[in-house]
Amino acid sequence: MSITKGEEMDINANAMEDSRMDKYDRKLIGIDGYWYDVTKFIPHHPGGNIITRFVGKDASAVFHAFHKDSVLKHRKPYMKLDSESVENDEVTQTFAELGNFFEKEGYFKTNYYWYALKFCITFTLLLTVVVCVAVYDSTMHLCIGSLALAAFWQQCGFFMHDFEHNHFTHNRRVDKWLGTFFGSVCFGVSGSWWRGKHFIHHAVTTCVDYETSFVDPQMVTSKIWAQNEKLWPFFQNKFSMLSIRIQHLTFLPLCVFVGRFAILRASAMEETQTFERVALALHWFWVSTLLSYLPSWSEVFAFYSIAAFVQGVLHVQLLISHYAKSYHEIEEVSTTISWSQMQVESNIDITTPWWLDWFHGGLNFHLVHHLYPRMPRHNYRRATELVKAACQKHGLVYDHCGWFEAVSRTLKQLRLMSSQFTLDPR
Ligand code: HEM
Repeated sequence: MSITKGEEMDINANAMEDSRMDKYDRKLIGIDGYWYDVTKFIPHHPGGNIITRFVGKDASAVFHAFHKDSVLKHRKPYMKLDSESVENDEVTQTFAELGNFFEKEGYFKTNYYWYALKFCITFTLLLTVVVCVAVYDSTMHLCIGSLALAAFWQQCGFFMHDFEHNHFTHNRRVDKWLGTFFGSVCFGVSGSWWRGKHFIHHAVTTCVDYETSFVDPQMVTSKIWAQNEKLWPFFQNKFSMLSIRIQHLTFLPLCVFVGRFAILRASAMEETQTFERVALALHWFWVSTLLSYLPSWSEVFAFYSIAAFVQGVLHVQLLISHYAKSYHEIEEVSTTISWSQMQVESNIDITTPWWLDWFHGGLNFHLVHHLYPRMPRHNYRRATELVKAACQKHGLVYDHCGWFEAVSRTLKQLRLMSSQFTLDPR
């Protein structure tokens, strides 16, 4: 970004004025060596009010993760950021350079042929469900149909993730509509509701803030598991004492048998936008119309339950990349630990052969997704090789393991915490 001479004079004048002001009054955010005044912009920020968590901090790395450089093109910096910043460390610089390399080499571009094939496979799954219901006369149709429905929901969940991240057309409006279609209509979970929580999860991954009682919203999805001691202060009641004692036993059954129902309920209860509510109603319309062709209520119940339980595995997938990792206080992020290093410490990649990538929806390459959330998932595998090398260069642990090992590490972590949990830990 280049600053003109006139702008430089303004910036210096602002610096003199600001030496008599508290920078928190003005809501300044540091990016690439300059403070930007976002006091009036915060309510209009397209990424929501997560921006406030970085007021008074150097937010260069998280900013570049979510935005193209052009976002700052018409914004004048307020003053120079002259303090020593942890966001200038070598780790951040390496990941920033890698990001520039990815941009130059086209890693952020979408491969529409890849998506066309994915759409074909996913809608073939739906067609399989329709055919099984239409010709239904045996347990085989029940099994194949309900498994195909589970796989269809799972793949639509992954599409929702891609589109809400703008991976497809890179036009926020169009991708958001696609996110609503695949999320709310097909999968049954409001795309907008999920997007709000997910961006917070990305910006302050596995973080807590005791002052505002804040926890990364995707890490306390249910208030029944406390997988890290940093979460204990949020679990100070007698019920927690019991639920945490048995959390290593309840984790898998609750994810599988309750996961889908819990997320459907939460998204329906918390969604306030009319168009998303209409989309959720459409979901129930097509699902109930389809199942109404089954011969009896018991078959409807069995068909839906099997599909919901199998799709419940997705909830295990969503949590195992973080549950056994470090948790941080928000205050530390971008002040004592750089944002990029926090991401390396908070993520586990799942090692799988390429032909199983469809099952993980790209989330097996969790670190690259967290460091570069604008990158479409079909590029994660080759990008991860370079992320791995960058970690090695700085002696950082690139944490990765197989799916079953990740589940086992999660259960061990829950068990360890259950044995150490105390009320009033601070
Ligand atoms: C001067 C500071 C900032 C400005 C001017 C700004 C501006 C913007 C703009 C214009 C967009 C829409 C981009 C698009 O549609 O392509 C956006 C999206 C977003 N911003 Fe910011 N932003 C700032 C700081 C931050 C910070 C510090 C965060 C930290 C978490 C953040 C998080 C996001 C997120 C999560 C999105 C949504 C990204 C997406 O749709 O994929 N922003 N911001």
